[in-house]
Amino acid sequence: LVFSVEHPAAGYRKIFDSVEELNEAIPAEVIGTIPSWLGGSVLRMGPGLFEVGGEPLNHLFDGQALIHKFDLKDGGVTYHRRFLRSDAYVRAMTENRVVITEFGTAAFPDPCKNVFSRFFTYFKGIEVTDNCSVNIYTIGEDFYAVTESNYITKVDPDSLETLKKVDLCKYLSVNGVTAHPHTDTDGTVYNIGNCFGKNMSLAYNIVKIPPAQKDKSEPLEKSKVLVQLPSSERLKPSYIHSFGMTDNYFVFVEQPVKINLFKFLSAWAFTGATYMDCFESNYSMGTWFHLATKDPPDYLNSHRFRTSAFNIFHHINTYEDQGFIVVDLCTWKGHEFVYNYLYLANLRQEWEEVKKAAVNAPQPEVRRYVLPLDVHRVEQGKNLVSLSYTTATAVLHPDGTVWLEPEVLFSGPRLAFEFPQINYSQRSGKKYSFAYGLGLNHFIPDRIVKLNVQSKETLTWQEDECYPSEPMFVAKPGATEEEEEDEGVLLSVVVKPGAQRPAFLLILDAVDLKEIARAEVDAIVPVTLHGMYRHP
Ligand SMILES: CCC[C@@H](CCO)COc1cccc([C@H](O)CCN)c1
Ligand SMILES: [Fe+2]
Repeated sequence: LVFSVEHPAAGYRKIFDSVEELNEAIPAEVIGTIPSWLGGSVLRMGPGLFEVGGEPLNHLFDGQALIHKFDLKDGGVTYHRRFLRSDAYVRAMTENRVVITEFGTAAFPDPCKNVFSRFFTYFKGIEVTDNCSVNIYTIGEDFYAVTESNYITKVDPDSLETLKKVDLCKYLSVNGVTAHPHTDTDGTVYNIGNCFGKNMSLAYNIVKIPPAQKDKSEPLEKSKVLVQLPSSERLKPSYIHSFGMTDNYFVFVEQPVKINLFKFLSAWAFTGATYMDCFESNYSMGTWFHLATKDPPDYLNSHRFRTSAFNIFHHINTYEDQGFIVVDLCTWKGHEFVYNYLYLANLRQEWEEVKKAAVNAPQPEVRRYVLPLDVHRVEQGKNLVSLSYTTATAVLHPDGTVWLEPEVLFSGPRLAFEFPQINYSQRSGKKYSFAYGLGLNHFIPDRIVKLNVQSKETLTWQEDECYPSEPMFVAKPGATEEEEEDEGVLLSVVVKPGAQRPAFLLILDAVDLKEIARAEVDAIVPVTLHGMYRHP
């Protein structure tokens, strides 16, 4: 039984309002007791400026990147935030207008230029955005704020200063990489990105960036493309947001939301084009699962897995078990691009309108798919999945494809379990029990959910007029046994617009989702997308 709360006061609108950065960290009021072992920093990225020079930025992913940091030390908490000094931000501030085209907002040519130079601006192609507002993660010992383009931005994790804009095209043949890399215990970073530049080799490249080097050299210098996966439709690669990785395999779920390269690679000749204008749905392919081995890196082109159409942004976890690969996903059923529902005008509506707008959107569902590794010499028409604990099926068809049906792990009407997190350091790529998610209620974040992926039991944290962020799991030191998987805390940045201190860092016990403490700040914190916990 899943119930949802109502938001008639529409307090959620405050998380989509511009804020100012801080000149130095401000103290938080701690209520409750911060666990003594919890010392370190919460680093999160999100949009923080939603209009420039009176022009609105239209989409959730257009706001100018703001880096947030909560420092936890000796039971006390401070909060700091600075705007990323991306080219997009600096030039917007300098020219007091949107200079760089963002995901859903087109920049217009410099009004001071003459008609000819403006005309040729279109044929130079747009300048790809470096508005790294989506996530922050480490490569070697360096911290990078990222979006999904080829630009990543090195930042100082203490002062939140912007250090250096890095173009991945210098090191890798990719047009961009996801904001959701996988990191091995040794610090090796794996990621996946579209490659549609050179010799039109239209495909998806899985890349590997080695860990910090003993000689302190730049790990990116030693990065390489591990394996290339073919695109189901040569000139229209799918949008990729994340991927799965087990001890020995990569899993790429190719969704029917496609990038129209004719539009994306054209010189954006038509005025006012944005990235959002380059997407289109494929109504015939359904959804494809691709498998590749990790070492040696090899694409398994005979493993042709197919299922019905859905949007996929976040993989929850992926693991191998008795000759099968278990793939847990946050899906949105249907072909239509879910990002169409994430325009700020949409998200800022009155509650009744928000609910109406979400009625026709793809419906969210947490699903488990199981891929049989042995697809040769097997009987057609028979369910190949023999794992005792799941009802997911895989059936070999005469054309050699394997049709997948999922087991539903969580489903609620317009109630998404999204922005999934696990005990990553101990359970990523391995059989696991718990996933933690941000509950979206008609796309509005209004609760934190713990899902037992084996029993399907859920626990929920919710408070009236509170709008939380993605929950981040931090393991309790020393809890390494399998049955201690959820020994630790969940951290979430919660906005409570009506309160005297309108935002707080919430610290929950990850076992029972009971509140341990909260650190309240006298500032509104705009929506954050993803982040990381930096151990001291
Ligand atoms: C046509 C889409 C291009 C792809 C990159 C190509 O590999 C996505 O490009 C952007 C551009 C701007 C902001 C973003 C955001 O990261 C989205 C939401 N996370 C993505
Ligand atoms: Fe994401």
